[in-house]
Amino acid sequence: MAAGMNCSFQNSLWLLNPRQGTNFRAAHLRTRLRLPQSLFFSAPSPAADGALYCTNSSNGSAASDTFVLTTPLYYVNAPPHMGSAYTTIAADAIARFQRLLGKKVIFITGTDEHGEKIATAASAQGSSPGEHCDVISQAYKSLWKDLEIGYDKFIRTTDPTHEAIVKQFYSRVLAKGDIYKADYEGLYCVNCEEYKDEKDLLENSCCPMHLKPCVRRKEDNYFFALSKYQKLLEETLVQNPDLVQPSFRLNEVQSWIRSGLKDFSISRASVEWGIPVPGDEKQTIYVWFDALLGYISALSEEKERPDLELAVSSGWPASLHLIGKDILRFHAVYWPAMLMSAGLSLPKMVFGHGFLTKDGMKMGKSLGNTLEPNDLVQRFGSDAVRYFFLREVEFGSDGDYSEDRFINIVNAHLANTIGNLLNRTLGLLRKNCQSTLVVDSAVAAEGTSFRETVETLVERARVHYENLSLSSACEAVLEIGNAGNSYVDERAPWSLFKQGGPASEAAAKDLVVVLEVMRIIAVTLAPVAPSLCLRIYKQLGYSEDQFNALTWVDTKWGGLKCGQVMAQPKPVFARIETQTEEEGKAAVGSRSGKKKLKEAA
Ligand SMILES: Nc1ncnc2c1ncn2[C@@H]1O[C@H](COP(=O)(O)OP(=O)(O)OP(=O)(O)O)[C@@H](O)[C@H]1O
Repeated sequence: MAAGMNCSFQNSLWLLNPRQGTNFRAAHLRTRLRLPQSLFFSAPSPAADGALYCTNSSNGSAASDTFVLTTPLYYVNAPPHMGSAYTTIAADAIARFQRLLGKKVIFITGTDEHGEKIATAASAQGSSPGEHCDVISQAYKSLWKDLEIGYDKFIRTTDPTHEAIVKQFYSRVLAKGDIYKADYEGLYCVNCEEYKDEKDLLENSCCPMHLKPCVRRKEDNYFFALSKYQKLLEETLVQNPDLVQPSFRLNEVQSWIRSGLKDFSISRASVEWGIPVPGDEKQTIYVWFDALLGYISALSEEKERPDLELAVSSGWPASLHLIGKDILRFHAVYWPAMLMSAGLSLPKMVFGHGFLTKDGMKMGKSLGNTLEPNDLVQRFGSDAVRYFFLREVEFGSDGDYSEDRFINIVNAHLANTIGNLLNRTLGLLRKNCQSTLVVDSAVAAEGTSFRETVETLVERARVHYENLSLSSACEAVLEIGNAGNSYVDERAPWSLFKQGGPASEAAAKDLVVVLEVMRIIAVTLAPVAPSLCLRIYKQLGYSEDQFNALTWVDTKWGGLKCGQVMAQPKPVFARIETQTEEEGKAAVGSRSGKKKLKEAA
């Protein structure tokens, strides 16, 4: 059957834009994310008899100032953990940054709710799959609230709109001649919901990710003719290397494709909890062939009738799919081929980040070796959690969690470098200037090179955000804080105030310089630590509405004006006390208590 399907592909025709030759590979990621480039696969027209026209449209159907980004739709076999939170925090930081740039952002997240694993998890809890999905999906929503995730769309794959769109998509691929029925026998990992190649398994047919044995299954299933798209996928990735990032993941994907693509089964005869296959109610659609469509169905407007084309016209193609490397094959091979088959544009970029690990193993629901994000947020606050994981784990690589490291990093960066700088500067301003700025910040920095130093770091942060180098973006912002601390230490305004006269005037100007630094930090760090930045901004005498109206243009030096009154100094980030520190303090407290008692005696 697969051979039959090869014919239409052999005759296919695709036109590629010469701008996207191999030189394009060298283009910077920053440019890539800004360029409204996408591959558009026109729907097969009857006249072309299934021929595939691949053109590079300027922007597909999404407006160039719209930035659509997605997280995976998380599988509701268990509540979220720090790994699920990691992708979502990163996506939220990117979304906030893009909004600061003035883009219309559609940030999509949601839950993947069908399949065998869900039915099993529900029955283990003694509930129906539907009830189980409601509970777990809500757990995701409430964690996102606690972590200040500002998503625009939350799609559940049990939503009737989604189900209708999946069926329309399926019918389209069927009409293209890319679906056929066949017997299949192989080793199946229920946790991956995927048939595996024996060569990829560990001893006793164990899945290397979930360390559980795969089971032998034989089914009469519907198949998607993935093999038909092998050559086109190869070509597409050569001409659009941005499609899969970072580049080492692109290499991985290219090598999978080169090793030969096999058609994959897209229905399950044995799974009831799923979307029925159109025309064959005895089978349900395979979870991946269902869940991936969530990125499109999420674009549907609430009151609109469910319609694939309408949803596509509301923002597809996505600018960025942010995923963990575990699901790269589904997003970088299966999904593009499915879209090609349906005549839809490909996403502009799939970025596969690394794993949060525990003892070297991927933290995951199936292994149960997870870190509890609710607990971290309750103990340390959302800013600390967001900052630590984005700053500490190089985006793209794996990272292990350690609580000591967590506490050291957030205390050093957020409490000391940023929080203390603001607090001591506001303290000096209150004592010496009635909390009021004596000059414009633009005037205060005249005659120094300090302004340029900060401007260079701001630009560095912007480039890193655009490149999705989130850790480096945090680093650049921290350097702004370090520069502010060095400035204040060198100038020592506290001693200038004591001298009085012109020295005191110079000190008052120095405070304005440092507070302008704080204002700029509040804008540049807002994508990563939004609450902390709001608190900083309020201390500088601004309102929440003013904070919400910020754009990246506000990183420009000169925002603070003469006469602006600052709020009373109040720590914006409470230092996390470690047990040893607390014990130390308690000991000091009891010692001084004893001393006082002695003195009184
Ligand atoms: N340890 C992790 N590190 C980083 N991201 C993770 C981690 N675990 C899950 N994710 C994120 O969640 C996605 C997978 O979602 P899923 O709901 O399947 O979670 P899971 O915990 O990996 O599930 P399972 O353990 O059952 O495979 C990943 O692609 C990634 O975006």
